[in-house]
Amino acid sequence: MTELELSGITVRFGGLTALQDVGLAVGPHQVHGVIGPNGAGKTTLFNVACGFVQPDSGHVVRRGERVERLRPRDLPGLGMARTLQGLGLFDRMTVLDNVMVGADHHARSGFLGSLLALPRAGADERALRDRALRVLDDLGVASYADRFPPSLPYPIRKRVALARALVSEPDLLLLDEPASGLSAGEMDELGDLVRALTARMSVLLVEHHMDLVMRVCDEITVLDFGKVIAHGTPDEVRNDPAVLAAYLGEDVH
Ligand SMILES: Nc1ncnc2c1ncn2[C@@H]1O[C@H](COP(=O)(O)OP(=O)(O)OP(=O)(O)O)[C@@H](O)[C@H]1O
Repeated sequence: MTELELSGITVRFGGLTALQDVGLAVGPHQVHGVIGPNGAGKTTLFNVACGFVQPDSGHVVRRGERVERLRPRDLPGLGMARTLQGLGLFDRMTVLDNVMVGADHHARSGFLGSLLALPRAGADERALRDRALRVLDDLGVASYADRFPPSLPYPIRKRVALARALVSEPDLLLLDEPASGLSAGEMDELGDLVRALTARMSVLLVEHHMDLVMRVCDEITVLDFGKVIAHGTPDEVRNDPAVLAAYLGEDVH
């Protein structure tokens, strides 16, 4: 069974068709990449997958079940998490608190429990704190737990944003341009990290940087002008004439 299927997705913005009848399927423990030249529709597709954009037609299927009107708030309940291009970290919260925010649905007694000071709330808070620290540690950034995001270099903030997505223990992770702003070395590390994540989850990766995509993806879907122009393994896609033509004149990284 696929972890995520996007099928027949069409999105129009006024007169512009950003996506037309686009489909892809992310298999278990796979990294599925979405690439394409500027304006191809990658971000729009990502936004459909995480519920920011409702498609005009087509549907989102999670583990064989159609999800009606997916919203970003539904993601944790569906075992999904995402990172965003704009990181979205809270400047006035510590790194640790930022990560804990990503998992609040895990704290069973929740807001009401905290309000009523139920004994469970304290235990949940501690468990959540431990888990957040563990994820930060896994990503090599636990030493920044008490810092505030604006004081940290961009690559560190990116890891914190990833930690926040991972702390909810998703089995499907949606990554939007995770390599933007990273050096070549940092990008290599990111590639290793994403590959390592496949032991626990599937990943949908929307990314500009061709070399990263080619290195980490099991399957790739290539978009151009809102349509799928190629699909296959990195080797198949790399040599596809339609892909080469679409990227002609593009600044390929
Ligand atoms: N909210 C919106 N309103 C109107 N048009 C939009 C909107 N979002 C995207 N578009 C248009 O839809 C098309 C696809 O855009 P999208 O951002 O999905 O492409 P992309 O492949 O992510 O591009 P890039 O690589 O430049 O980020 C573009 O022509 C874009 O101008």
